Amino acid sequence: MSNSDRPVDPVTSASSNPEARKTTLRGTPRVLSIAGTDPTGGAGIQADLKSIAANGGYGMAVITALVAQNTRGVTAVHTPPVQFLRQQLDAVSSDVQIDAVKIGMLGDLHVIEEVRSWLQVTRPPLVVLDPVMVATSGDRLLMASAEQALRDLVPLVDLVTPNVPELAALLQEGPAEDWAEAIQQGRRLSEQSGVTVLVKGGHFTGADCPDVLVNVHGMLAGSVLEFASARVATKNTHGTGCSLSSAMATVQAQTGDWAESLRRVKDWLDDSLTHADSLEVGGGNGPIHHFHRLFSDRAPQGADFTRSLWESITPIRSEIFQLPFIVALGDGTLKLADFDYYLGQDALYLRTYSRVLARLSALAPTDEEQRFWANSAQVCLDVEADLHRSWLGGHAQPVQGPVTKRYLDHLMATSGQGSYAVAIAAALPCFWLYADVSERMHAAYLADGSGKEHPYAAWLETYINEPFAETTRRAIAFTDAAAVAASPRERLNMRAAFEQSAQYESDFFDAARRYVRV
Ligand SMILES: Nc1ncnc2c1ncn2[C@@H]1O[C@H](COP(=O)(O)OP(=O)(O)OP(=O)(O)O)[C@@H](O)[C@H]1O
Ligand SMILES: Cc1ncc(COP(=O)(O)O)c(N)n1
Repeated sequence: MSNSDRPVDPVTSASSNPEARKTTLRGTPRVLSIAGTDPTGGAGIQADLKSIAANGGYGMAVITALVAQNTRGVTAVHTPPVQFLRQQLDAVSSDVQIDAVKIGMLGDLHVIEEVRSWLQVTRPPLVVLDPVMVATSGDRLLMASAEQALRDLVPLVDLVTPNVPELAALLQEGPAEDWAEAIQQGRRLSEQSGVTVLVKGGHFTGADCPDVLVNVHGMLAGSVLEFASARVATKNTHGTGCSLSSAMATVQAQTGDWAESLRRVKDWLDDSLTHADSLEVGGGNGPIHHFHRLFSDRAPQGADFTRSLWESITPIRSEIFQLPFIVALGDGTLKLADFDYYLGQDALYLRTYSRVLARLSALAPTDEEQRFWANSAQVCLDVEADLHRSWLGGHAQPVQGPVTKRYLDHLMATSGQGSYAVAIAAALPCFWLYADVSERMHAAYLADGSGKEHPYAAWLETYINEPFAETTRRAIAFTDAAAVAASPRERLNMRAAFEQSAQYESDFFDAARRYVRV
C-alpha cells in the first residue's frame, strides 16, 4: 500500500442523514459516478471519469442512460431497463468499498427511484448530486415528470450543485436575475433540504464567475462562503458542471472540508477551462481540458519545446521591431552616439557571454556539444576583438550600462546553477533573436536599395551570414534535446530563463534611448 492509498482520518460526513455516516479520508478515493454518457467525451460519465482521475481518485461508472450527443446537442436518449441499472449498482457495491458517489443525469422517475433505493441500502459515506436537467445545448436531460422525484432526492445527499436554472427548478421558483438573488435561493434550498448547496455562477455573463457554498445549518465556517474567479473567455464549457461535481466528490473524500475542496477544484477547473481551446474537439461547445496538468509535464517531442518558447516571446519580438533604435538603425537615421553606445555595450556583453558559453561547454552532455560551445566561446571573443578594431578603435573604454549588467548577471546566475538545460535556455535568445533581427533588417536594407549609401551598411552586412544561421539552428536543436532530458521542473525553469533573456535582448536594443545623455 502506498502512502497515498492509506486511509488518513475518519471524519463525520456533513450529511443531514439522521445516522451520521463516517467518511474515511483517502489519498486515492474510490469514486463512483452514476450518470449518462457523452460519446464525444466532454460531459456525463466520460467527463466524470477524467475529472475523478485528474483530481487523484479511482473512477468507477454506472450508466443511467445512453445519450447520442456531441458538442452541438443531443439527438437521442436510450434508457436501459432499471433492473439492469440495479445490477450495475449492485455489482460495484457488492465488491468495492465506495468512498464517494457523484450522481449526474438520472433522466426519468424510475431511474431516480432505483438510485434512491440503492442509496438507502448502501449508504455511501459521501454523495454529491449534480441535479442535471437541461444540457448546455438546451436539450432536456430530465423528464419534466421526474422533477419532484429529483427534489425529494436532495435531502439524501451531502452536497447538491445546481446551476442557476436548476436551483430555481428545485425551489419551484423563477430563475434568479442576479448573483445576490441566486445566493438567497441557495440559502432557501439549504434551509429546506438540510444539505450543503454549491450555487454555480457560470450562467451569469459578468467578468466574474463566482461560486458559493451555502449551509444554513452551521456545517461550514460561515453560512455562505463565496469563491471568486475570473470568467475564462471560451465557448468550450461543455461538461463543466459534471466535471465540477465529480471533482468535488473526489477531493472532499481526500480533505473532508468542503471549502478547501472547492478552493482546490476551482483552481483546477479554471486551468482546465483556460486550456480548453487547445483540444479542438467538435464545432459546438467543446470540452474542458481535464488533463492539462499531466500534459504540461509530458516530455516534449522534436522541436516542440523551442517552438513553444518562440511562440511565448511573440510580444517581445513585436516590441523589438517597434523600438526607436531598431527603426532608426533600419532607415539610417540613428544618431551615431546611440550606435556607439550600443556597440560599446555589445563588446562588454560579448566578453562575459563568452564565459557563459565556456560554462555551457563544461556542462555539455556530449562531445559534439562540448566542442560546439567551446568554439562559440572563442568566436565570441573574436567578434569582440573585431568590434574594437573596426568600430570602437578611437573610443574610450565603454562603461558597463544598467541593462548590460542585468542581462549578464542573469546569464552568469543561470549558467552557474549547474543545470545544462537551464543555462542553454538562457543563452539561446542571444543567438536566436539576433539572427532573427539581423535577417529581417538585412532584408529591409536590401529592399530599400540604399546600398553603400546607408550609414550603417557595413554593420548590417556583418551579421547576416550563413554560418551564423547554421550555428543558431544547432543551438536550437541542442536546446530541444536538453528539454527532452530535463525534468518537468527543469523545463519550467528553462522557459523562465529563456523568456527573461529574451526580454533583456529587447531592453538591450532600447538601452541607448534610455541611457545615452546628449
Ligand atoms: N467561462 C467560465 N470561466 C470560469 N469558470 C466557469 C466558466 N463557465 C463556468 N464556470 C465554472 O464552471 C462550473 C460550472 O458552472 P455552470 O454554472 O456553468 O454549471 P452547469 O451549467 O451545471 O455546467 P454545464 O456547462 O456542465 O451545464 C462553476 O464552477 C462555474 O463557476
Ligand atoms: C450525460 C450528460 N450529463 C450531463 C450533461 C450536462 O452537461 P452540459 O450542460 O455541459 O451539456 C450532458 N450534456 N450529458
